[in-house]
Amino acid sequence: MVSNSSLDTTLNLPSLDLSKPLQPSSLSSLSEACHQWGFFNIVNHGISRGLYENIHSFSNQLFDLPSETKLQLGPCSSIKTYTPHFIASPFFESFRVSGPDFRSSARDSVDVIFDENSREFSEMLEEYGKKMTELSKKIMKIMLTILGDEFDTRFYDCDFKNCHGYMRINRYSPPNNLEDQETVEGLGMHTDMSCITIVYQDETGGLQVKSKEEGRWMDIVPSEGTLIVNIGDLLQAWSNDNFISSEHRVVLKKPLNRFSIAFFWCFEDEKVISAPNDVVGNENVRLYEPFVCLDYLKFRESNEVGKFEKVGFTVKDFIAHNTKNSVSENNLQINIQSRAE
Ligand SMILES: O=C(O)CCC(=O)C(=O)O
Ligand SMILES: [Fe+2]
Repeated sequence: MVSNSSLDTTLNLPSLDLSKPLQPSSLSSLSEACHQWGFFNIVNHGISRGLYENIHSFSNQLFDLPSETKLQLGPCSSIKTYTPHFIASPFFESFRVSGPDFRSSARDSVDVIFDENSREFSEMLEEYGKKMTELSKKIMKIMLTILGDEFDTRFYDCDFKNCHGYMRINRYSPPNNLEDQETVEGLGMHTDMSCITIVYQDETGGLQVKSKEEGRWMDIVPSEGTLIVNIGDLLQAWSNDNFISSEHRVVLKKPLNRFSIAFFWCFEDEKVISAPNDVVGNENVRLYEPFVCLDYLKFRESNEVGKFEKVGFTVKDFIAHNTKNSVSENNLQINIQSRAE
């Protein structure tokens, strides 16, 4: 059980309207939200409600299959696209579909466990993946303009053009005996391992972000037609903390299944992440030594804070770990040298 929900507060995030040219006033509220919360909303994004509803209903059929069937795609299978309950939390399960060929990725999974309908479902996921890819590119360019005039033309092609996306379709099933006023954690506190993540959450709600000042959990209330963008660790490091990757979690307050789709837009594994000098700025300190994206991903995947808190580390922990290791490597070198002398 987690904190009493009556203490939670609702967070009002600015909405970026993608059907209109960007106004200077919206740019400043967006910039503030990216710096303070690492979250903002988007509206008029071009993804129809019908597409979500169809994906939702197909996904439910998939999640409703017996565990033995789903485990054919589980962590011990060769496919590994299904995360069963009790990995991230007792109440969370998820399917992963990877780009750039979302259709074949979906078919590789769905064909194994669905007798029929697999083609239609894979086509929907392909449409969703393609649209999210285009949306991620568009949002990334807008975010670069927040950092500086013409930063989109200066930095998009050299740093972001090889980004790739994958999605996770999530279902949260609270315990049957969830009482009034009781809350359980569906997904523990974490930061995302992406540049940006675009989240669709159903009307159940439950996504929360932690405020930096008071450490208080704020609700990100779902709103029809609105998608949530959150900044991940990779962009926090590339932007030298101009953009913040906030700690967030999902809580379950109602005895209802919750559905969400998270689309992660990430740097390529081999990319060396290094904030450009102009992004760091003359008066500021470079906060992250350049690092290889895959090293950070491996660090995150292999470190656990405790049970169900596998996701609790951030890019700051990674940098601290690297610094500690390079200090101990230096000490080792000195020790070896002094023993040889
Ligand atoms: O389910 C959600 O609303 C968010 C999920 C999430 O934070 C994640 O998958 O990283
Ligand atoms: Fe997340």
